Amino acid sequence: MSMRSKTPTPLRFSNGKADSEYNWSDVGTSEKARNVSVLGAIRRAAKKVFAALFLGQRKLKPADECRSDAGDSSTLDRESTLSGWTGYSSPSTFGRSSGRKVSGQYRFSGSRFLSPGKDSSSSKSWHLGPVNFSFGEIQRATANFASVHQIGEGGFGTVFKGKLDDGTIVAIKRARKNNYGKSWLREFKNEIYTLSKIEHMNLVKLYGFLEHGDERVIVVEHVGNGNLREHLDGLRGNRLEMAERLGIAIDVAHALTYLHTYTDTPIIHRDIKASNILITDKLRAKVADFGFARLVSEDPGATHISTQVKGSAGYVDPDYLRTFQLTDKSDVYSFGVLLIELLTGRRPIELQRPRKDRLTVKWALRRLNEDEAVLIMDPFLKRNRAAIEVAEKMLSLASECLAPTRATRPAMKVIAEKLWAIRREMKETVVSSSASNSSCSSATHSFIGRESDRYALPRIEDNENSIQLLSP
Ligand SMILES: Nc1ncnc2c1ncn2[C@@H]1O[C@H](COP(=O)(O)OP(=O)(O)OP(=O)(O)O)[C@@H](O)[C@H]1O
Repeated sequence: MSMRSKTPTPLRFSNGKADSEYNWSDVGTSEKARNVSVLGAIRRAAKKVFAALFLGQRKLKPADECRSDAGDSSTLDRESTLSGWTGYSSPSTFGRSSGRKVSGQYRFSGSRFLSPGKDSSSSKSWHLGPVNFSFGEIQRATANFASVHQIGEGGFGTVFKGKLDDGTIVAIKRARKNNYGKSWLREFKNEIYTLSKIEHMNLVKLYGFLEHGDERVIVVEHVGNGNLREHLDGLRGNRLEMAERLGIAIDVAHALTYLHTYTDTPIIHRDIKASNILITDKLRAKVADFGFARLVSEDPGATHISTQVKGSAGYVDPDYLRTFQLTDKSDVYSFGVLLIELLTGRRPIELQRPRKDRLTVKWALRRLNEDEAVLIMDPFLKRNRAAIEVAEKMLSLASECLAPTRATRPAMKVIAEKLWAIRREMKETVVSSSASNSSCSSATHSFIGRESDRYALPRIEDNENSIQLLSP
């Protein structure tokens, strides 16, 4: 079982050279006007990020802690949580058979999160999910939270892999104990509440949670092939091919479209980032970590909700940072950052790089404006015609998502459709390329002959036939 790495792995070319040994700054420097406001916003965001980092905080905090955060404290505090769970469940949210015992039924009343009260045991433990498991079972499943079972660590606490008594493999998120402030508890219950309302193949499923003494534990579907950041860092076997990256982008776009459009009440994720994209064995993506998710106001006239700024360094919408107004377009911005991360393999902020290249979005959009999208491709990606075309289109789509003002960003549904189109066109390119290649002695030779030399970057293998198609 591999632990999540907190340290960036330096990129290496096939000649063994580290990424930093190449001079990335030799490729164009002019900036176009359109980027100026993006960059300004990113700079402002980065300042906050750096401030947060230097203060030792993992999450961004708002400048104004006193801003209205209506809804949280009134709906998710302990008192109301304990006040009103009753026996009813919505089949659309719970109880889809996973082979687990269903302990009881629950309901949500409006935006209130209701509790079942204490269970019959003498301890204070109680659970609120569709699945019946005791704290003892969780302890058994993790050998009492032994480090050998640990699979990750985040702002919430430590994540363990465990096998419940009936054989179900689950991920168990154990809350950090010194986090038990009021706002933390709110966040904990926020995650549960949000997760329990949704069900989609590209979203991590909630199995349940429990409180036991000073322990708070969330039990969710285990997704077995690490997170996207680990794949981009090469910690999970072969590097992802372009078609696989595109497939992951489509999966995430589907998950966000579902959250924004098809749930009873639209949900904004608020923390879209590579480490929250979990990968299955078949390289499909599932979006996790709804710790910061907020339900959008049920007021049909409302265009945004005012809220404390939350999110992760480098992914946060500058419009949201500026206005504290949260809309689904804040997720669209983060998704744009994620698209660039998929294409480049770089983290959104890379402090070890030359100053002008540290903000990956800024660096990549500069290349787009210079019509040099190919130069931002992850060195581990093959440079064939299909892959380069995908990179150009995905980068252009990312720039739409990263528009400085939210009104001009496309909706996730539109983004998903554009990604499908990119995949369709990629398949057509692969088919036509392999047809034309069949008369050539070598795919590599044919590729170099057709494309300009700039596409044949040093020591990166090009093989037109190597791209793999994902099934739709
Ligand atoms: N359901 C799961 N299945 C498998 N691994 C998981 C699961 N949930 C989390 N992990 C692993 O644990 C890591 C930490 O997850 P967690 O959601 O606690 O934090 P994070 O999202 O990475 O960071 P933060 O909480 O600070 O935003 C993830 O990056 C992932 O590698």
